[in-house]
Amino acid sequence: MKTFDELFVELEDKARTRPEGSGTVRQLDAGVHAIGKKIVEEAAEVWMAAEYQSEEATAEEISQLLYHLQVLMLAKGLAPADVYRHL
Ligand SMILES: N=c1c2ncn([C@@H]3O[C@H](COP(=O)(O)OP(=O)(O)OP(=O)(O)O)[C@@H](O)[C@H]3O)c2ncn1[C@@H]1O[C@H](COP(=O)(O)O)[C@@H](O)[C@H]1O
Repeated sequence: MKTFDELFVELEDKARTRPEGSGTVRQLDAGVHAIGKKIVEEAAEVWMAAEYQSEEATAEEISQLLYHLQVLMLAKGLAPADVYRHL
């Protein structure tokens, strides 16, 4: 199990080292427009899971949405602290 902050550190490392086969690197290379579309898609999947699927399925969709939000944060040069100060 990993936290939001731990995943972000892992993704920062992927962005810096660009390992072969990394989906994160692939998405960063695709750019903000593509990442944004993925966020909208994942948000819709969260909504549908919450309405029609189990709590477990909803939690999994939420984790995917959080992941894609982190990819966007990386693409825009944002750190978790930049977000947390608005919470
Ligand atoms: N937590 C995630 C994570 N959540 C979601 N996703 C991606 O988001 C997609 C969401 O899947 P969907 O169910 O929407 O399926 P899909 O539409 O068929 O997906 P795609 O065709 O768009 O890939 C997954 O296929 C993954 O590509 C994730 N990709 C990576 N991580 C973690 O990020 C870290 C780095 O991953 P890599 O960069 O791939 O090494 C690792 O710890 C991973 O576990």
